[in-house]
Amino acid sequence: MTTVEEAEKLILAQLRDYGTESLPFEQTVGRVLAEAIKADRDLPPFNRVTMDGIAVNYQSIVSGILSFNIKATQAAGDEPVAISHPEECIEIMTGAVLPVSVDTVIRYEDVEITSGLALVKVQDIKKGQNLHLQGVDKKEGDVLASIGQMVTPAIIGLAASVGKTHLLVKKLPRVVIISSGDELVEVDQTPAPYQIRKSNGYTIKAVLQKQGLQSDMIHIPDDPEITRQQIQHCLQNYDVLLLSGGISMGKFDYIPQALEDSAVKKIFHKVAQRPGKPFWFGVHANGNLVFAFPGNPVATFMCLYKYFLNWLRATLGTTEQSPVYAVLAKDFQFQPPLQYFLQVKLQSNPHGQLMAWPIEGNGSGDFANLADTDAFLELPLERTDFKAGEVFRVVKF
Ligand SMILES: Nc1nc2c(c(=O)[nH]1)N[C@H]1C(S)=C(S)[C@@H](COP(=O)(O)OP(=O)(O)OC[C@H]3O[C@@H](n4cnc5c(N)ncnc54)[C@H](O)[C@@H]3O)O[C@H]1N2
Ligand code: MOO
Repeated sequence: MTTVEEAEKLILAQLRDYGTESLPFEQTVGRVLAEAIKADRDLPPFNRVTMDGIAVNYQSIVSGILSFNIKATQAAGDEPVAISHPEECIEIMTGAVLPVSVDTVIRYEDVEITSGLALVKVQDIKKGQNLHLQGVDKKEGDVLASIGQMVTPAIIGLAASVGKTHLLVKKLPRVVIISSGDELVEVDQTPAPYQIRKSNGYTIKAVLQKQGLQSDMIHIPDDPEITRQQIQHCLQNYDVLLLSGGISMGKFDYIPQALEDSAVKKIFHKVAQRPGKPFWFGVHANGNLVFAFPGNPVATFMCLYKYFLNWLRATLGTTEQSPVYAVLAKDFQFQPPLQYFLQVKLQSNPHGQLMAWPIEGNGSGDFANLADTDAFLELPLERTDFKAGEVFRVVKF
């Protein structure tokens, strides 16, 4: 059987390039940059005052002057005004340009102002204090965010500050989510005692939405001909098919056959893992990809995070891919010769360690347990006993 490691490798051998698109910058949170954002001017662009108060020439302080005539008041956004005498100062606000005739700002708390006169009340004044000097953060032309970085709220702010109304980002694949099974009814219907409501498709859609990826969702009944037709339609209209259910040994599990009948080459079927053992992955002749996840909700969920999102990140060339590790918080045993993805609640302890508390639940049909946990701890295939204090990789969700 294919191991988790082999499955990952086989999937990552199928990276795709969907090109780029230019979008209004406010709509790009979570997307991957396809262009660098550069400073259009120095940051800050001028010597910026950082405290409300008065601006003086430090030489006046050195020569013992403590009382200054207020020459003018300069707000942020005003053109700079100049002083022409050592006993003059400018009342100045945070965000204003420091005028060339002054070099030091004394905050309001340290002066007393009466009828146009500012009296300095403190001794320890340093030359150049309360200033954010031009270009100390970045120089004009410096890269503020690089190709491959995920657009974060901080990057939205940077784009705004350098006047980028549009950003070039990596285009996302067109994804369709396909659920199957005659036992499933719509969310707004009341299931018969032997039926359940559809939920996997919505979970997948929500996970994709968190990645900024909009997807379509369809449901196919347990009918081999309709399954084939729908799959063929999707293979022509979407770059990636994410299926959930209908791929194990059941009499009505028509998906693998329909995929093979539709020129989708099987890359693997079944991975030595729990949950998600029946996972099927293949490639259509036109290059489109099929991730067919086992229908049990926890299996679908785990495979989506572990395999599809990893593939998506690699396909988009995101630079943020550092693995996350956690410490198993108590002893755990798992006998079957499968890599176990143990559901855990993560908690950071006062020593700065990320502790993983097993909350096993009742197998891959227990989707209620997903809401009580944060991650899967990846317990290696070749072992059965796992000790508290050991460190393993986690798939956070
Ligand atoms: N004889 C064997 N039986 C099974 C095996 C096996 O190796 N041999 N593997 C088991 C494992 S592990 C899993 S996981 C499931 C996967 O089966 P399928 O992919 O064919 O999934 P279904 O049978 O269609 O559904 C399984 C389970 O999940 C529920 N489900 C399916 N889709 C949805 C949905 N969209 N929303 C909510 N719930 C869904 C479905 O009702 C079933 O209860 O096979 C085992 N059997
Ligand atoms: O291995 Mo299945 O995917 O857990 O129930």
